[in-house]
Amino acid sequence: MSLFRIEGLVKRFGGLLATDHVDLTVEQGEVHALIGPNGAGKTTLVNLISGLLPPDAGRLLIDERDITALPAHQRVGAGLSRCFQVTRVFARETVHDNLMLAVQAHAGSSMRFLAARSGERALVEQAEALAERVGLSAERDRIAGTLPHGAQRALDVALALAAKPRLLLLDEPMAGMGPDESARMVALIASLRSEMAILLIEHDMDAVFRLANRLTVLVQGRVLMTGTADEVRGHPDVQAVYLGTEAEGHS
Ligand SMILES: Nc1ncnc2c1ncn2[C@@H]1O[C@H](COP(=O)(O)OP(=O)(O)OP(=O)(O)O)[C@@H](O)[C@H]1O
Repeated sequence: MSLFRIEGLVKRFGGLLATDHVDLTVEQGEVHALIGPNGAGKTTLVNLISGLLPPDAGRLLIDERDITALPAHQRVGAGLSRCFQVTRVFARETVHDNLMLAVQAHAGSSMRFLAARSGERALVEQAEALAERVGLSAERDRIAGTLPHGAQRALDVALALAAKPRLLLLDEPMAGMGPDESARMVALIASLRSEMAILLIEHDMDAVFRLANRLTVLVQGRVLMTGTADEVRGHPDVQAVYLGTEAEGHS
Protein backbone atom coordinates (compact mmCIF):
# COMPACT_ATOMS: atom_id res chain seq x y z
CA MET A 1 0.00 0.00 0.00
CA SER A 2 1.45 3.34 -1.05
CA LEU A 3 1.68 6.09 1.51
CA PHE A 4 0.52 8.63 -1.06
CA ARG A 5 -1.45 8.00 -4.23
CA ILE A 6 -2.63 10.26 -7.04
CA GLU A 7 -5.31 8.73 -9.25
CA GLY A 8 -6.49 10.12 -12.58
CA LEU A 9 -5.88 13.73 -11.62
CA VAL A 10 -7.12 16.33 -14.12
CA LYS A 11 -6.85 20.13 -14.14
CA ARG A 12 -7.99 22.30 -17.02
CA PHE A 13 -7.31 25.99 -17.55
CA GLY A 14 -9.85 26.85 -20.22
CA GLY A 15 -8.94 24.61 -23.17
CA LEU A 16 -5.52 23.69 -21.74
CA LEU A 17 -5.08 20.34 -19.96
CA ALA A 18 -2.41 21.40 -17.44
CA THR A 19 -2.79 18.08 -15.55
CA ASP A 20 -3.77 15.27 -17.88
CA HIS A 21 -4.98 12.16 -16.00
CA VAL A 22 -1.91 11.90 -13.76
CA ASP A 23 -1.30 8.74 -11.72
CA LEU A 24 1.59 8.71 -9.26
CA THR A 25 2.50 6.94 -6.01
CA VAL A 26 5.02 7.79 -3.29
CA GLU A 27 6.07 5.02 -0.93
CA GLN A 28 7.14 5.29 2.69
CA GLY A 29 10.91 5.92 2.82
CA GLU A 30 11.05 7.04 -0.81
CA VAL A 31 12.26 10.27 -2.38
CA HIS A 32 10.15 10.56 -5.52
CA ALA A 33 11.24 13.32 -7.89
CA LEU A 34 8.93 15.10 -10.28
CA ILE A 35 10.77 16.51 -13.27
CA GLY A 36 9.83 18.00 -16.62
CA PRO A 37 10.55 20.96 -18.87
CA ASN A 38 9.14 24.44 -18.22
CA GLY A 39 5.38 24.48 -18.53
CA ALA A 40 5.09 20.69 -18.06
CA GLY A 41 2.64 21.25 -15.21
CA LYS A 42 4.79 20.66 -12.13
CA THR A 43 3.63 23.76 -10.26
CA THR A 44 0.01 23.00 -11.11
CA LEU A 45 0.41 19.47 -9.75
CA VAL A 46 2.05 20.74 -6.56
CA ASN A 47 -0.82 23.20 -6.09
CA LEU A 48 -3.37 20.43 -6.62
CA ILE A 49 -1.58 18.22 -4.07
CA SER A 50 -1.29 20.93 -1.43
CA GLY A 51 -4.89 22.04 -1.94
CA LEU A 52 -4.30 25.50 -3.40
CA LEU A 53 -6.15 24.45 -6.56
CA PRO A 54 -9.22 22.17 -6.88
CA PRO A 55 -8.91 19.37 -9.47
CA ASP A 56 -11.51 18.83 -12.19
CA ALA A 57 -11.29 15.06 -11.72
CA GLY A 58 -9.29 12.42 -9.87
CA ARG A 59 -8.35 11.62 -6.30
CA LEU A 60 -5.53 12.15 -3.81
CA LEU A 61 -5.06 9.63 -1.00
CA ILE A 62 -2.74 9.56 2.03
CA ASP A 63 -2.70 6.16 3.74
CA GLU A 64 -5.87 5.34 1.80
CA ARG A 65 -7.60 8.41 3.24
CA ASP A 66 -9.18 10.47 0.46
CA ILE A 67 -7.98 14.07 0.95
CA THR A 68 -9.24 15.42 -2.41
CA ALA A 69 -11.96 17.55 -0.85
CA LEU A 70 -9.91 18.80 2.12
CA PRO A 71 -8.80 22.46 2.18
CA ALA A 72 -5.04 23.09 2.34
CA HIS A 73 -4.80 23.57 6.11
CA GLN A 74 -6.65 20.31 6.80
CA ARG A 75 -4.27 18.41 4.53
CA VAL A 76 -1.50 19.30 6.97
CA GLY A 77 -3.50 17.50 9.67
CA ALA A 78 -3.79 14.50 7.34
CA GLY A 79 0.02 14.28 7.15
CA LEU A 80 1.00 16.52 4.25
CA SER A 81 3.52 19.32 4.70
CA ARG A 82 4.94 21.59 2.04
CA CYS A 83 8.07 23.66 1.65
CA PHE A 84 7.64 26.66 -0.55
CA GLN A 85 9.64 28.00 -3.44
CA VAL A 86 9.00 31.35 -1.80
CA THR A 87 10.02 30.87 1.77
CA ARG A 88 7.53 31.45 4.59
CA VAL A 89 10.16 32.20 7.24
CA PHE A 90 9.37 35.26 9.39
CA ALA A 91 12.39 37.36 8.46
CA ARG A 92 12.28 39.67 11.51
CA GLU A 93 12.01 36.89 14.09
CA THR A 94 14.84 34.75 15.43
CA VAL A 95 15.38 31.18 14.26
CA HIS A 96 14.13 29.96 17.65
CA ASP A 97 11.00 32.13 17.57
CA ASN A 98 10.17 30.93 14.04
CA LEU A 99 10.43 27.34 15.25
CA MET A 100 8.42 28.06 18.43
CA LEU A 101 5.59 29.52 16.34
CA ALA A 102 5.61 26.42 14.14
CA VAL A 103 5.65 23.87 16.99
CA GLN A 104 2.95 25.83 18.84
CA ALA A 105 0.77 25.82 15.73
CA HIS A 106 1.04 22.04 15.49
CA ALA A 107 1.02 21.18 19.22
CA GLY A 108 -1.42 18.33 19.66
CA SER A 109 -4.22 18.19 22.17
CA SER A 110 -1.90 16.36 24.59
CA MET A 111 -0.14 19.69 25.18
CA ARG A 112 -3.31 21.24 26.52
CA PHE A 113 -3.30 18.84 29.47
CA LEU A 114 0.21 19.74 30.51
CA ALA A 115 0.79 22.46 33.09
CA ALA A 116 1.74 25.73 31.45
CA ARG A 117 5.39 25.53 32.40
CA SER A 118 6.03 21.93 31.37
CA GLY A 119 4.01 22.52 28.22
CA GLU A 120 6.27 25.46 27.35
CA ARG A 121 9.36 23.39 28.12
CA ALA A 122 8.15 20.61 25.83
CA LEU A 123 7.64 23.11 23.00
CA VAL A 124 11.11 24.62 23.52
CA GLU A 125 12.61 21.11 23.39
CA GLN A 126 10.78 20.40 20.13
CA ALA A 127 11.95 23.71 18.63
CA GLU A 128 15.55 22.96 19.65
CA ALA A 129 15.36 19.43 18.26
CA LEU A 130 14.13 20.81 14.93
CA ALA A 131 16.98 23.36 14.83
CA GLU A 132 19.46 20.55 15.42
CA ARG A 133 17.77 18.34 12.82
CA VAL A 134 18.47 20.92 10.08
CA GLY A 135 21.86 22.07 11.39
CA LEU A 136 20.79 25.45 12.77
CA SER A 137 21.43 25.02 16.51
CA ALA A 138 24.29 27.52 16.46
CA GLU A 139 22.02 30.10 14.79
CA ARG A 140 19.27 29.82 17.42
CA ASP A 141 19.17 33.52 18.31
CA ARG A 142 19.92 34.95 14.90
CA ILE A 143 17.30 37.02 13.10
CA ALA A 144 16.10 34.69 10.38
CA GLY A 145 16.26 37.32 7.64
CA THR A 146 20.00 37.77 8.21
CA LEU A 147 20.81 34.08 7.60
CA PRO A 148 22.42 33.04 4.30
CA HIS A 149 19.92 31.83 1.70
CA GLY A 150 20.72 28.14 2.23
CA ALA A 151 20.18 28.40 5.97
CA GLN A 152 16.83 30.13 5.41
CA ARG A 153 15.75 27.24 3.20
CA ALA A 154 16.88 24.80 5.89
CA LEU A 155 14.76 26.74 8.39
CA ASP A 156 11.81 26.49 6.00
CA VAL A 157 12.28 22.71 5.96
CA ALA A 158 12.33 22.72 9.78
CA LEU A 159 9.05 24.68 9.81
CA ALA A 160 7.50 22.03 7.54
CA LEU A 161 8.83 19.27 9.81
CA ALA A 162 7.10 20.84 12.82
CA ALA A 163 3.85 19.42 11.42
CA LYS A 164 5.36 15.89 11.67
CA PRO A 165 4.44 15.11 8.07
CA ARG A 166 4.07 11.64 6.57
CA LEU A 167 4.54 13.18 3.11
CA LEU A 168 6.85 16.16 2.63
CA LEU A 169 6.43 18.18 -0.54
CA LEU A 170 9.63 20.01 -1.49
CA ASP A 171 9.19 22.61 -4.20
CA GLU A 172 12.60 23.51 -5.65
CA PRO A 173 14.51 23.38 -2.35
CA MET A 174 17.85 24.02 -4.12
CA ALA A 175 16.64 27.09 -6.05
CA GLY A 176 19.17 29.92 -5.90
CA MET A 177 21.77 27.87 -4.00
CA GLY A 178 25.49 27.59 -4.61
CA PRO A 179 27.18 24.16 -4.72
CA ASP A 180 28.00 24.03 -0.98
CA GLU A 181 24.47 25.00 0.06
CA SER A 182 23.03 22.48 -2.41
CA ALA A 183 25.23 19.72 -1.02
CA ARG A 184 24.03 20.50 2.51
CA MET A 185 20.39 20.47 1.38
CA VAL A 186 20.92 17.13 -0.40
CA ALA A 187 22.34 15.68 2.84
CA LEU A 188 19.43 17.07 4.84
CA ILE A 189 16.81 15.62 2.46
CA ALA A 190 18.63 12.27 2.43
CA SER A 191 18.54 12.22 6.23
CA LEU A 192 14.75 12.70 6.26
CA ARG A 193 14.02 9.83 3.89
CA SER A 194 13.74 7.12 6.55
CA GLU A 195 11.09 9.06 8.46
CA MET A 196 8.70 10.14 5.73
CA ALA A 197 7.87 9.98 2.06
CA ILE A 198 9.21 12.90 0.02
CA LEU A 199 7.96 14.32 -3.26
CA LEU A 200 10.73 16.49 -4.70
CA ILE A 201 10.30 19.02 -7.48
CA GLU A 202 13.74 20.24 -8.48
CA HIS A 203 15.57 21.56 -11.52
CA ASP A 204 19.04 20.62 -10.20
CA MET A 205 19.46 17.28 -11.97
CA ASP A 206 22.60 16.31 -10.03
CA ALA A 207 20.65 16.65 -6.80
CA VAL A 208 17.65 14.82 -8.25
CA PHE A 209 19.70 11.87 -9.47
CA ARG A 210 21.56 11.66 -6.17
CA LEU A 211 18.40 11.67 -4.04
CA ALA A 212 15.54 10.11 -5.94
CA ASN A 213 14.61 6.44 -5.61
CA ARG A 214 12.17 6.97 -8.48
CA LEU A 215 11.41 9.82 -10.85
CA THR A 216 8.28 10.77 -12.70
CA VAL A 217 8.76 12.73 -15.91
CA LEU A 218 5.92 15.10 -16.70
CA VAL A 219 5.51 16.48 -20.23
CA GLN A 220 2.57 18.66 -21.29
CA GLY A 221 0.61 17.68 -18.21
CA ARG A 222 1.04 13.94 -18.79
CA VAL A 223 3.24 11.34 -17.14
CA LEU A 224 5.80 10.36 -19.77
CA MET A 225 7.31 7.72 -17.52
CA THR A 226 8.07 6.73 -13.94
CA GLY A 227 11.26 4.84 -13.16
CA THR A 228 14.60 4.70 -11.40
CA ALA A 229 17.33 7.22 -12.23
CA ASP A 230 18.94 4.75 -14.64
CA GLU A 231 15.65 3.96 -16.36
CA VAL A 232 14.86 7.65 -16.78
CA ARG A 233 18.37 8.54 -17.98
CA GLY A 234 18.32 5.73 -20.50
CA HIS A 235 14.86 6.41 -21.91
CA PRO A 236 15.14 7.89 -25.42
CA ASP A 237 11.92 9.92 -25.10
CA VAL A 238 13.19 11.55 -21.92
CA GLN A 239 16.48 12.49 -23.51
CA ALA A 240 14.65 13.98 -26.48
CA VAL A 241 11.88 15.76 -24.60
CA TYR A 242 13.47 16.73 -21.33
CA LEU A 243 17.20 16.35 -21.04
CA GLY A 244 17.52 17.81 -24.55
CA THR A 245 15.89 21.06 -23.49
CA GLU A 246 17.96 20.98 -20.31
CA ALA A 247 21.16 21.01 -22.37
CA GLU A 248 19.86 24.05 -24.22
CA GLY A 249 19.96 26.16 -21.10
CA HIS A 250 16.73 25.35 -19.28
CA SER A 251 17.13 26.48 -15.67
N1 LIG B 1 -3.81 29.87 -13.51
C1 LIG B 1 -3.57 29.49 -14.76
N2 LIG B 1 -4.36 29.85 -15.78
C2 LIG B 1 -4.13 29.46 -17.04
N3 LIG B 1 -3.09 28.68 -17.39
C3 LIG B 1 -2.24 28.28 -16.44
C4 LIG B 1 -2.43 28.65 -15.07
N4 LIG B 1 -1.42 28.10 -14.32
C5 LIG B 1 -0.66 27.41 -15.20
N5 LIG B 1 -1.14 27.51 -16.45
C6 LIG B 1 -0.60 26.86 -17.65
O1 LIG B 1 -0.52 25.47 -17.38
C7 LIG B 1 0.68 24.90 -17.93
C8 LIG B 1 1.51 24.27 -16.81
O2 LIG B 1 2.06 25.30 -16.01
P1 LIG B 1 2.93 25.01 -14.69
O3 LIG B 1 3.30 26.33 -14.10
O4 LIG B 1 2.20 24.07 -13.83
O5 LIG B 1 4.22 24.30 -15.31
P2 LIG B 1 5.61 23.97 -14.60
O6 LIG B 1 5.99 22.61 -15.05
O7 LIG B 1 5.52 24.21 -13.17
O8 LIG B 1 6.57 25.00 -15.27
P3 LIG B 1 7.74 25.83 -14.57
O9 LIG B 1 8.87 24.88 -14.46
O10 LIG B 1 7.97 26.92 -15.60
O11 LIG B 1 7.22 26.35 -13.28
C9 LIG B 1 1.40 26.04 -18.65
O12 LIG B 1 1.04 25.97 -20.00
C10 LIG B 1 0.83 27.29 -17.99
O13 LIG B 1 0.83 28.37 -18.90
